[in-house]
Amino acid sequence: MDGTHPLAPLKLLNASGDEAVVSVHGGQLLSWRPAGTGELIYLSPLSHPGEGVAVRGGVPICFPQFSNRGPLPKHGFARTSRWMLVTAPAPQAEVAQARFQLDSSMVAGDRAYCLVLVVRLGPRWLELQLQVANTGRTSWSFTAALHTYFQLPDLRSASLEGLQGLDYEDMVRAGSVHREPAPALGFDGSEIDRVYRAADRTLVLRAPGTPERRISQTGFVDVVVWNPGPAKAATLGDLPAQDWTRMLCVEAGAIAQPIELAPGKTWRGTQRVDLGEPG
Ligand SMILES: O=P(O)(O)OC[C@H]1O[C@@H](O)[C@H](O)[C@@H](O)[C@@H]1O
Repeated sequence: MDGTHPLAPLKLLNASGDEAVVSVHGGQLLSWRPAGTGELIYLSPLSHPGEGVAVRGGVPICFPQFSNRGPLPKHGFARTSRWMLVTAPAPQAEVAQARFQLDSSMVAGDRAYCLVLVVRLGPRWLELQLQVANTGRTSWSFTAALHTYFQLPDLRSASLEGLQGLDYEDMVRAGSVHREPAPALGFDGSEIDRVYRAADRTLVLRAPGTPERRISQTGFVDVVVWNPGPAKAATLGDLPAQDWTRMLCVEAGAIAQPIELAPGKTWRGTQRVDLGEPG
């Protein structure tokens, strides 16, 4: 025992001086601070995670159910479960890496699985990989997402490029499907809650005063764009009223088409963020 509290967040530090913090509560990344930039991940100061209570901010892991698309609690149980650190980062590595695990012996439920989260912190990039293994004797299906909360100086002057031409389910308009006409999304304070399907592109998130973020994914085929806007934010007890202006969720998801997983099989989904020059 080194005296570290078992629930203390783990800090990753790479040779470039970039830092990230991950909590075993939810296996959740809470912070990403590349050297020379400020914090790039939003974490609500009103978030009080605990037994059955999710963190507001960071990168919640939605599994085995995205949102309310099934019988389980919203976004499933992975984000409120206690994960285990299985591989700690080596000191002074160019890419600091840590692995966390959650398996079905740790959580009540009727499917046998082993989840692994691999966090890789490179020079000015961050990659999260979710691995889902079926360790049981029967097939089952799931939906999932890496629900990344990007921190921004002001959402109202931000833009998100790369979604033009894709079909999306608009959850603000009863799930109706539309085709995205805009080369870049802008944000005016209206609630936005969309599942873009088959989004096999690199997206670019830009905002003055912060480096451009190039967001890519593999395994995950859908992208969720979510911001509550002021009216919905006022109903969320764990988000300061004004903080809808400081965040945008761009989530890598496997949602529209649930993943069917046979016994012994493993699925992998990755979200990666590369930084460009300051905006
Ligand atoms: O408040 P929660 O459970 O963390 O969910 C936040 C949002 O998560 C998004 O992924 C969903 O598309 C939204 O519908 C939802 O409101």
